[in-house]
Amino acid sequence: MNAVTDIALSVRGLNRSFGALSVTSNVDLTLRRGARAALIGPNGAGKTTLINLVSGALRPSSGRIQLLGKDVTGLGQAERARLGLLRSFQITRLFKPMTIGDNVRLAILQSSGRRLGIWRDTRCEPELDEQVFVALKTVGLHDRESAGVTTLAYGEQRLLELALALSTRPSVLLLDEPAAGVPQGESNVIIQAVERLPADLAVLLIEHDMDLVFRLANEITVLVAGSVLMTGTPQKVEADERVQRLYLGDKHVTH
Ligand SMILES: Nc1ncnc2c1ncn2[C@@H]1O[C@H](COP(=O)(O)OP(=O)(O)OP(=O)(O)O)[C@@H](O)[C@H]1O
Repeated sequence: MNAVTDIALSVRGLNRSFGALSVTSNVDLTLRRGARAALIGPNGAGKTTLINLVSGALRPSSGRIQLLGKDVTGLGQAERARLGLLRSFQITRLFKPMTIGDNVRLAILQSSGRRLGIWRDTRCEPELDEQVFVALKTVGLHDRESAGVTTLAYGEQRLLELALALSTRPSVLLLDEPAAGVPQGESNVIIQAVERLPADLAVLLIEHDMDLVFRLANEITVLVAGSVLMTGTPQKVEADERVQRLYLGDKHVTH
């Protein structure tokens, strides 16, 4: 693997203002293939804005975003998703009247640009069936393939959303607060599914729960007032006095 293709996502000199308010300031961010990174920062630091810029929901005032070496700065969200840059847990795309397996099947067909009108004729395609199975297996729902979506508990619906994202074999997954709003008893299955994500998938976790950040990420970028304060290992970030003062306090706590 050479140095160029090893980089899944590269963000350089990203800026975004709303009127006179600069919300993203000269942000650089690099995700290598297989990265397990987290983006943290106090309320209003600009995390959501940055993720919107990276996913394509918002356009930057200036700067550049590359996916696997390809410049995607001028592309919209759907085009970036087709190229393998996905954001999960923002939009629930589950079709409730359909089975769990058919939801995944549909996501695969949509992402590969096949017409939805023919999806019913594809159930016996072994390659497609295999893709559906692999995506469901990663999140532990493979034995529920023919059950209806409505049979899933809330946390399990989150798992299915994750399977939908994985089914299109993305290179980069922006994982927005995976366990937020999920009842405590169900959150562990989601965390375990995140831990089982494919090894070559680059993951950027946006998370308020510091215990989760420290459990799932091996590199952390700290955003403060729209700028990157530092990027480093959890140990380095935790030990940094500026981070302690600005964000963490003296304990890993949810802010
Ligand atoms: N569309 C907008 N128009 C004007 N200001 C905005 C807009 N979107 C965000 N902001 C401002 O940008 C700043 C950063 O907001 P953002 O939601 O990106 O921060 P955040 O780190 O995600 O915060 P939180 O942790 O509370 O979700 C805030 O001051 C916010 O008010």
